[in-house]
Amino acid sequence: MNALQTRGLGKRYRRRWALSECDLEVPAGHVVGLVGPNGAGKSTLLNLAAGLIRPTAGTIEVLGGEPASGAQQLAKVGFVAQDTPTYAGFTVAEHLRLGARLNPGWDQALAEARIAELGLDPAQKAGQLSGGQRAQLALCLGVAKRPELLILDEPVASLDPLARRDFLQGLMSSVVEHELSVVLSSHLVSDVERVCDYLIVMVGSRIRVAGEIEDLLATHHRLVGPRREASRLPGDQEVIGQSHTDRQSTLIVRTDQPILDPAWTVSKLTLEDLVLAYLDANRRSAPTRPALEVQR
Ligand SMILES: Nc1ncnc2c1ncn2[C@@H]1O[C@H](COP(=O)(O)OP(=O)(O)OP(=O)(O)O)[C@@H](O)[C@H]1O
Repeated sequence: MNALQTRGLGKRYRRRWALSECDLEVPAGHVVGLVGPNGAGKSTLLNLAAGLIRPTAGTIEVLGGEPASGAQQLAKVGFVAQDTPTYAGFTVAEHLRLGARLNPGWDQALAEARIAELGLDPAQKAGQLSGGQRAQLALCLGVAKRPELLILDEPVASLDPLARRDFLQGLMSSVVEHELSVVLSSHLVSDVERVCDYLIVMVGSRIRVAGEIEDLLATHHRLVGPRREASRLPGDQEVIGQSHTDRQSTLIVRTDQPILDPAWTVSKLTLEDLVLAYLDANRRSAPTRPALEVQR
């Protein structure tokens, strides 16, 4: 079963494509990190998966069903939007009661334990919580719904570093305990590295690379050697990035085959190197596009 499957998926706002020609097949059981610069189309893809917006082109299936196509589908998918919506006039406890009313698989014990862990006062109104606390509350509601797939649009953006670490650890335990699949977007490669085992890089409304992180790291290499034009590489080596001095070339290539040419010094990439190589490749063709934030 695929958590997410798209064919030729596209979304257009007026004349501009926010997402185009998106083909994905993400098996269930993964924690997927969706990364890309501002405006890349990440929220658009997640909103399509949650059924909040409809495609202009192509198809999308989430856990084998059409997004938001009925009560059963809605129960299987949890979604926490980028602005972590809560009801300002409702207390924390009222949010949990609402969660219980709206979600057939609601886990009240889990929700209460999480609220206690976070030190939130059940009697406090959501409108009086800090931005980070509101985000934590929204995330708690998403997890306590006990979905099969949890979609999180920049879940940790407003959390302080400790809260971020705690949230990601909590998420990991839910993944292991409840066989939860997760798709989360983030600007922080370090967060993706910490919790995700599957990566999707989006730039300029398109998917640039997608796959299991282990496979991606095994098939991307940095080659350093005497200056050589990328066009002279074997056909199986796809060049993702390149830089040259008068004498030396440094290439980032993707290949399933061993690199046998003794002229190259071959090294592995870190996840950050890999993401940056795809972003950089795009920046060369669109110099004004903002870069992804990389924090340690
Ligand atoms: N409702 C809308 N109407 C018009 N244009 C939109 C709408 N929503 C998104 N867009 C445009 O679609 C493109 C992709 O936006 P999207 O929000 O999916 O990017 P993102 O990768 O999530 O960005 P960020 O990291 O800043 O959240 C942007 O150019 C954006 O301006």
